[in-house]
This record gives sequence, C-alpha cells and structure tokens, in this order.
Amino acid sequence: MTEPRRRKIAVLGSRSVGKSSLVVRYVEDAFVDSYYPTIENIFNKKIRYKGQDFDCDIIDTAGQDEYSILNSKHAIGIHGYVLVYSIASRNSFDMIQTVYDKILNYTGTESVPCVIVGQKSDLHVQRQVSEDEGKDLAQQLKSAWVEVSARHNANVVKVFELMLQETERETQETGKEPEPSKCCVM
Ligand SMILES: Nc1nc2c(ncn2[C@@H]2O[C@H](COP(=O)(O)OP(=O)(O)OP(=O)(O)O)[C@@H](O)[C@H]2O)c(=O)[nH]1
Repeated sequence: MTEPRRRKIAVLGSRSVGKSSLVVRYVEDAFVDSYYPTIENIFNKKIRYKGQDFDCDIIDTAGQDEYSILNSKHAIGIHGYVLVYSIASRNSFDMIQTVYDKILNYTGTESVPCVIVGQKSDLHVQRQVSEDEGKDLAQQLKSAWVEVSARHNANVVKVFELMLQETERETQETGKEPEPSKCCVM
C-alpha cells in the first residue's frame, strides 16, 4: 500500500455562489437552504483517484469581490483551486478571471491547476451564464470546467475528480510530485 498523498485545495469565488454548499455536499452529503457567510472552514476528505489515495484538505473561503484582498494562505501552499460562480449571476462569473489573476499575482506562474465550477445548475430560469461561456473561459485559463448543483447533488463528485486530474497531470507525465504554489517576490 502506498502512503496517501497530501493535497491542499482552495475553494474561491464570489459571495453566496454556493462554495460551502458544494463542499458540504461533497464531504457530508448534506444540503442546507439557509445562508451563513463563511469566514474559513477546512474540511478533510480521503479521495481515491486512479488507484491512489489522496488525503485532501479542502479550504472553504470567504466570498471574494473585486476589492477584497486574497488571503495569502488561500493562494500559497495550495496544490489546486476550485473557482466557483453561480450560473444565475453574471457578476460572479466575471469574478472568476479577477480571482484567477489575483492568484497568479501571488504565485508568479503562468497558470495554476484549476477547476472552474458553474454552481446552482438547477436554477434554469434564472440562468445568466451559458455553458459555452463557461467552457470558453476554462479554455482560456487552461482549466477544467463543470456545471453542478449542490442542491440536486449533480456532478459534485466530478469537481474533485477533475481537481485531482489537474493537480496530478504533471505527476502522470513526469512522475514528479506536484509542488504546492509558492509566493513570488516581485
Ligand atoms: N438553487 C440552488 N441554491 C443553492 C445551491 N447551492 C447553494 N445554494 C444556496 O445559495 C446560498 C448560498 O450558499 P453558500 O454555500 O452559503 O454560499 P457561499 O459561496 O459559501 O457563500 P459565502 O460564504 O458568503 O462566500 C444558500 O442559500 C444556499 O442554500 C444550489 O446548487 N442550487
């Protein structure tokens, strides 16, 4: 038996897009209708992916807006980022690029392993962001993309499979362990 590999995953995005609901659905298989703004919560989950065990810390963060300063501990020392928007909020979709740029500002790299998540896919009538727009953005940011509903438990597991696909891409190609993000001094 090989030792589980430790991975740190940060979940980021605008306020109220359903970051906590996504993580709680995944880790505890529960859904709550009420809204409690998050400051920070760290969840631990063992994930088996392609025959390998991963011991994952999933960091659920406070919602971001264009003026908030990304906490360095949510950008540095992280293996992969789950960037969440709501399909019913154009603003939250626009925020993905902003948050992504803030991460790159810290890491000084050209890209980081990312999954872009269109949450609340059950809100068909209120949809403001099309699937194609989500896919196009993901292509630009060289990220994976998926639409999910924490409420209906649709595609939630897929988010974390895609996350490991992204963080382990290099390991599969080179056999090298992925490095968590580092701070770049400009
Ligand atoms: N229709 C629908 N509503 C959802 C879904 N996921 C979450 N919500 C609702 O959206 C609201 C916000 O959800 P949260 O999970 O607290 O959002 P958050 O992104 O963690 O919010 P912050 O902590 O402020 O950043 C709550 O009222 C949830 O019940 C979903 O898949 N579908």
